[in-house]
Amino acid sequence: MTFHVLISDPLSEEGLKPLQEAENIEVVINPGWNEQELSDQIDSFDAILVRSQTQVTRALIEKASNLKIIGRAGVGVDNIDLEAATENGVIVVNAPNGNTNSAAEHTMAMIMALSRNIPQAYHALKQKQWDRKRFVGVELKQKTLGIVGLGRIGAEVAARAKGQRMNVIAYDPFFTEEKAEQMGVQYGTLEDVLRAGDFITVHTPLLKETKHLINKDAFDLMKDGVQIVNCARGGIIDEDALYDAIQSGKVAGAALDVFEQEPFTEHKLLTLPEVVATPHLGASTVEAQEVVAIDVSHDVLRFSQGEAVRNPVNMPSVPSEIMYKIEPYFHLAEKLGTFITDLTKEVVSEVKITYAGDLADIEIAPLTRNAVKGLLKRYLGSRINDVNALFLADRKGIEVSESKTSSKKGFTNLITIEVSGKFGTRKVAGTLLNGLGPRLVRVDEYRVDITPEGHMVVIQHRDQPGVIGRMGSTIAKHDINIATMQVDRSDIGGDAIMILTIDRHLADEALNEIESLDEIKSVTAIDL
Ligand SMILES: NC(=O)C1=CN([C@@H]2O[C@H](COP(=O)(O)OP(=O)(O)OC[C@H]3O[C@@H](n4cnc5c(N)ncnc54)[C@H](O)[C@@H]3O)[C@@H](O)[C@H]2O)C=CC1
Ligand SMILES: O=C(O)C(=O)COP(=O)(O)O
Repeated sequence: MTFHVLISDPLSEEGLKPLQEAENIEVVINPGWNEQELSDQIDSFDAILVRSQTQVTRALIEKASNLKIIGRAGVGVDNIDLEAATENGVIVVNAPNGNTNSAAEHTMAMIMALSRNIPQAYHALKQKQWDRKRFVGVELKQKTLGIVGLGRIGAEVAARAKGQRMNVIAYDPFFTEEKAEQMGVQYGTLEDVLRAGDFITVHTPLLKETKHLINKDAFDLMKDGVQIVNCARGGIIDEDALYDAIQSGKVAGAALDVFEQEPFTEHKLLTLPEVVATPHLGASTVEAQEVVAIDVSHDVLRFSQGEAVRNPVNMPSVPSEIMYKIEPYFHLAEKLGTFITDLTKEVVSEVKITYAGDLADIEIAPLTRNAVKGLLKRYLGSRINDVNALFLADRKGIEVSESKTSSKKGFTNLITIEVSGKFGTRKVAGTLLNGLGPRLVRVDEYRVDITPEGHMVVIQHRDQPGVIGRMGSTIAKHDINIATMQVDRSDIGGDAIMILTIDRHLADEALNEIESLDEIKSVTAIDL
């Protein structure tokens, strides 16, 4: 089947080659659609690749009935409604490393442009003014650069600033003091950074928490004559507050690559001679554009071929060496989830998944997502996938917990799923047998050994002579062949279970007939 990919922002042609050269992938490049045209066409695409221009809104995602993956050829995903993507099972991937250098270099270029008034002096010269007095600058050496957000770009900026003999102080709540010290960077609170910086540059994502992080209160804390740089995202700095701070003389200059509203041609900040600006060029280098397009194309390609993606944004990423170890358990986890949903047939309020033996040493989150996908797919059909499984479980009020135990319980590996609700508690466990594939080994307290596959029947009955024969002939009467059978009991003459694999689905008529036999307590048809 053909996988349809829309490239809706300008991406490097070279970088798109992996997609264009792949079989069964059809790529539509930059058709130049406006918002309405994009919305009208989006449902014929499996993937959309964007930069920062295209707004991937909830409305667009909800119209995109075939959309499975959104690729961001860059870092910031604030133009994508992540919650809507997750809710609709659409995976979002980005290219987090490809433009780090370019963005850091652009930041340094902006700092230097500011410190030496290069854009203003150039502009004056173009206006035929040879003015040396007006454009006296300041040295960077021994000035303090305050960095807010010491991630990939922030750290690269720090290293470059140290090369300029600047002192660097940084704030990042997710960075340790020790790590900062190893980089030769002083670590401080946000207030420390705002107070200390001669230049202050922001490198956080735009989030609810970082919106207007640099506001009037923040400017009030800064040194008089501070210079401000934003090559991260418009909105981290409150533009009105910045305008006022420049007008009042508190801020001597600002270099801005990004703005609250983009694109624009007129902006009140650009009326100020202290402001230098570029139109969101941080990532716009030949090198960065090629790498981000290649990275995101490869992830979309991997996804289209059913492989794990490398840079998921709305799902935890799993390194390939770990993925290699857990992949064999995916199928088992999902089958166990589906099996127990069919067995229970009632509303589940709690799911506990335990991973034992060898599984205690590996990353289990992807297995939990797959198990929950198996559990919910009977109710939600193809809408559910491993992107939205936990989100939808939570929305349905199902509490999901996972735990690990190194105790082997007789198996080298064992996944146990226990579900509870008004009906009580039911349990199923499975293992992956070396060379033999997945096996169902427990249903409630009963021991079995059966491949969880195809058409199955679970019969709970009383352990009495003749039950198995009567049940067998009833099934035979409906012309259904039994492929395998497993029986276990609590004690002689007590409760017992029979699990059959049969060659075709057990229709209701046959099911009701078996259920009407005296010793039979319940019959459940399960199709995996
Ligand atoms: N102008 C341009 O063309 C480009 C802009 N960007 C922007 O730069 C941002 C940063 O990119 P990377 O460094 O690659 O991302 P990153 O994820 O490596 O770093 C972001 C850092 O911000 C920190 N952070 C989050 N909330 C914070 C807060 N409230 N206060 C202080 N620090 C906080 C995080 O802990 C993280 O270390 C991107 O989100 C994107 O918006 C990125 C590339 C190019
Ligand atoms: O990667 C980012 O976050 C950027 O801001 C780069 O944006 P762009 O891809 O150049 O529109």
